[in-house]
Amino acid sequence: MAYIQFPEDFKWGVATAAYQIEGAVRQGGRGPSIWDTFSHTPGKVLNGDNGDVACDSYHRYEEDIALMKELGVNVYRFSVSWPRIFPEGTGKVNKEGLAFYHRMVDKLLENGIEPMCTLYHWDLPQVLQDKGGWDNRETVEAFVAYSELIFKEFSGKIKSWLTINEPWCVSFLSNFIGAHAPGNQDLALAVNISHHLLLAHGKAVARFRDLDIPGKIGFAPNVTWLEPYSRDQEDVEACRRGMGWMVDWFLDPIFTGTYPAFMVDWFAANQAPLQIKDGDMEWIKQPVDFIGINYYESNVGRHNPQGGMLEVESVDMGYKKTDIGWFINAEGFYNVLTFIADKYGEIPIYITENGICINDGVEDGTVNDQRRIDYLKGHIAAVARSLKSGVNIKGYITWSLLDNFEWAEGYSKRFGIVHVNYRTLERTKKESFFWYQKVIGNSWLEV
Ligand SMILES: OC[C@H]1NNC[C@@H](O)[C@@H]1O
Repeated sequence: MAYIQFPEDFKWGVATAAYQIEGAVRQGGRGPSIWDTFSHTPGKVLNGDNGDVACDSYHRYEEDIALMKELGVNVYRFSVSWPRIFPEGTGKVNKEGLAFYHRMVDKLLENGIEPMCTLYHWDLPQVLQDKGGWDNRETVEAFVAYSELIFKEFSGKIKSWLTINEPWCVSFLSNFIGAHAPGNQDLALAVNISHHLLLAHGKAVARFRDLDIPGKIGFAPNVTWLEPYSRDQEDVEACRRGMGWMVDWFLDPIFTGTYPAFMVDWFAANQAPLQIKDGDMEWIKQPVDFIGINYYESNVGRHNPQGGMLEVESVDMGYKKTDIGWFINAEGFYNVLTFIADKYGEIPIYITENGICINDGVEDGTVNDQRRIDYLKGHIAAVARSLKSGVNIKGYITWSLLDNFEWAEGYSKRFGIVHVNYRTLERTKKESFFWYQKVIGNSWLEV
């Protein structure tokens, strides 16, 4: 049996997000978010599911932390619910909300688990959406004020910060494709929102520096790899667009202070011109200490003039699929990690999300999710291979600790290494939990 040994200081973790696990949406002083509105709008979420109860982690966080302790993780990546802190988005602070996160962070620290805080994981206060949401530049300032409050409140307790989770999902998936809250389908709107998200990120990083908060700050783009179906220039360019709006669009501005010209031109040709105000790019290119990379799947792509706005389509090459229909391709993980390192240099990287939807249920007190173990093994091996190729990866955080509310798919799609019975809220450790526990304990991978 061969082993891949990870670096001594390599971090292992699990990730969740507030709206997907907390529940208690009308308790503890929390205000409504766009996901409360969206999930309660008929037809938006499969089976009419919503996050009203979710995994009830607002009340059961100690049980969740006990699972993390048993698992042996060094890091827990969670998100703060903005409307639990500012029920109106700005103005009056909800002290009960702050107290909840203090209780949770203190319990993590007591158990030797490092909190990694995502400030925005999609649950925008509805009051701000009513004023235009991320399309309104005032929301940028509201995010900075919210971030400042959390920085100051948890300074010294939380030392790893992520501003925004998956800005591509917040802009294009939610405002052009329309599958997520608030569900718009307007490319020009989505492009403008993507710019405001980057502006909010940059201004929050600048505030973090000005306040001299101890710790490190980054953000967490979701990435993919699109392999051209042929070497035809049309296929190659189509694949660059398919990655360009998700990877380059959000990383170039932070690392170079400019948007990728090929995408600026493509959006402009689709009546979605980028509108930048003087000084914006200076704010956006604030240096970050690390980037979080969220990776799930990659595809083989080819040009198709009828392939949507980007004129690209995915080609089914017969790769195995997950239970949410995504292709399994660990090679793509290696390819996109080395692409990012080649293009953006030595910036430290945490894998802040990687996991698989496998819907196996509980049988005889366990869940035999061997397909999840196979996926995690292949993708953690790709991380090891990337490390050997010089990619500066500092840690691996799997999505997710718990089965949880999977956005428009509701509770039908399970990503957890711990099964959740949504009727009883009982947690059941899956076989993958014990497999991951062993990887963490040894910090090596049997291959
Ligand atoms: O689809 C699985 C995950 N992807 N990244 C963002 C998370 O909130 C999702 O649950």
